[in-house]
Amino acid sequence: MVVSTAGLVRHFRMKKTLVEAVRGVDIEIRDGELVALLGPNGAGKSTLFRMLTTLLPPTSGTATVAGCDIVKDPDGVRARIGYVGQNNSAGENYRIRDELVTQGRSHGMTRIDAAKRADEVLDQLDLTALAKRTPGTLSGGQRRRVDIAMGLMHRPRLLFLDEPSTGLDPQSRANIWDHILRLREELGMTLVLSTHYLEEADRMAERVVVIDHGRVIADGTPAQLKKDHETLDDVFLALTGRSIREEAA
Ligand SMILES: Nc1ncnc2c1ncn2[C@@H]1O[C@H](COP(=O)(O)OP(=O)(O)OP(=O)(O)O)[C@@H](O)[C@H]1O
Repeated sequence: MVVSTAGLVRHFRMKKTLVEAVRGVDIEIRDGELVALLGPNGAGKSTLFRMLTTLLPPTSGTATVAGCDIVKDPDGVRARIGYVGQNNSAGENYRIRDELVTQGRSHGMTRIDAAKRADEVLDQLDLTALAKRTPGTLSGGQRRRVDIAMGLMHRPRLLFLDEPSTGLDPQSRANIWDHILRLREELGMTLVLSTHYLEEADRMAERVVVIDHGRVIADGTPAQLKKDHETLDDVFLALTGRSIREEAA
């Protein structure tokens, strides 16, 4: 298993109230899978991602990611994974290629290796023509591709993408998906992404893990999940009495 969690919990204390963002998650993800975590806003997807990528320690429970324990060996996890967060793009005023080189250097690459690798990822994400531009001059979809390029610099085998298509117009969303699927097909990467777009999870993911109120409430291929229903929203409605579509709107 490339990701394995047991009873993962994360609470936040807000003044006197306790927010139970993640309430005991057990997930196993195999090498090479393309998994979508689907859930409405506030379901706990980002919190789960931030724990798996070692940005946030769990309140309790354990997880190993790419063979390393997230609490005991966070450096090991970070060396082996890429993380594309929401809006964590490169600095506004630096050229994209320079940002990528800096990213590579922060992973311990020599300047020459980082420059070579930057050219490779620019090519993979169709960004070569934009290499000298700054993120501030790019469209939303182009910026998202830069975010992905940043996450790929150190050649991780496992990439976490937090809502990679949120906020993009339909054409840019389709384009981002083309690139995500290419990473899967051409490089055989394991991809774990979160989304609240039902249709995307349904059409693109091999496996969908449905999260609600900090818990996994369903887990399977889209076809398995929909065996008694027409759409994934019907599945969510049957399980919770609510519609993701309405909550995401
Ligand atoms: N730093 C924090 N302090 C307090 N509460 C938090 C914090 N981060 C997240 N939460 C709360 O934890 C719950 C889960 O949030 P999270 O961002 O993980 O959900 P999500 O499924 O990623 O939602 P979205 O799709 O909107 O990003 C929410 O109730 C949120 O308000």
